[in-house]
Amino acid sequence: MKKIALVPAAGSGSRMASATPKQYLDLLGQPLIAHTLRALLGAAQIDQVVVVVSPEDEWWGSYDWAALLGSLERLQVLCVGGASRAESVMNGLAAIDAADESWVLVHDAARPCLTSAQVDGMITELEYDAVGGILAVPVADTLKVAAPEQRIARTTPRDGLWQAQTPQMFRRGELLAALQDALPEHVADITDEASALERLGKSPKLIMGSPWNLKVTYPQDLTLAGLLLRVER
Ligand SMILES: Nc1ccn([C@@H]2O[C@H](COP(=O)(O)OP(=O)(O)OP(=O)(O)O)[C@@H](O)[C@H]2O)c(=O)n1
Ligand SMILES: C[C@](O)(CO)[C@H](O)COP(=O)(O)O
Repeated sequence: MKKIALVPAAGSGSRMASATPKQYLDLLGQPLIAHTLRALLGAAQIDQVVVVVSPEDEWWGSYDWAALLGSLERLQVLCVGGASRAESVMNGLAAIDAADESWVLVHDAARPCLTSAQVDGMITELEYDAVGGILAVPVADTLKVAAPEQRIARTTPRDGLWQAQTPQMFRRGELLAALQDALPEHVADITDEASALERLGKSPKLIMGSPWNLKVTYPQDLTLAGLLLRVER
């Protein structure tokens, strides 16, 4: 069955506090998203990479993607981004030309430190799974619940808690139906693909990821991503 990487890249990056959306910020001399796309295109089991940008995007067209990524044969861009991440993913799923049974690996443009080996490993683990799953890492730190005035109310057990990452791998038809069922009413609860499936009683698999697969959210994350990309992973 076909495996498609779907890359939501229609965000504004408000927490980066930069006029340029973070997916286009410079990271080691290239737009951040180039690193993300290279990891996905480098995965042997990925047939196609589809990027979802905003209809108002002014940046994508200004780069020489062939020079940055090599062959563009497996790369497609759709200008169907929406007001939320979930909406961008839903619009992308609706627009791609693929069977409902195809596997889609949704991966944030803003996670440039993913490796091709992680993508191939996840596909191997999930290809015959009934539901699908996500990369995630167990919570490593002691967790505090805050009280007013930023004081500690209590310590809460971290047992069984994982931090969700991407890629998140689901069947195209199931994920699209789950997002259509949830949006727009429940948009605030659908912060990743798995949450849309969970809402319908499904139990996606947690696949061990790496803390290095960070999401660039705040300015300091960009520095960290640059350091991680220089290291042999
Ligand atoms: N309407 C949106 C919002 C987000 N994204 C994408 O979803 C990924 C993860 O979202 P997030 O880090 O929240 O991105 P932004 O919305 O860009 O950032 P912020 O929340 O700080 O504004 C990013 O690759 C982003 O481009 C998207 O495709 N469409
Ligand atoms: C999908 C995600 O990357 C999983 O951690 C995340 O939920 C999206 O980013 P946000 O910052 O929570 O909007």
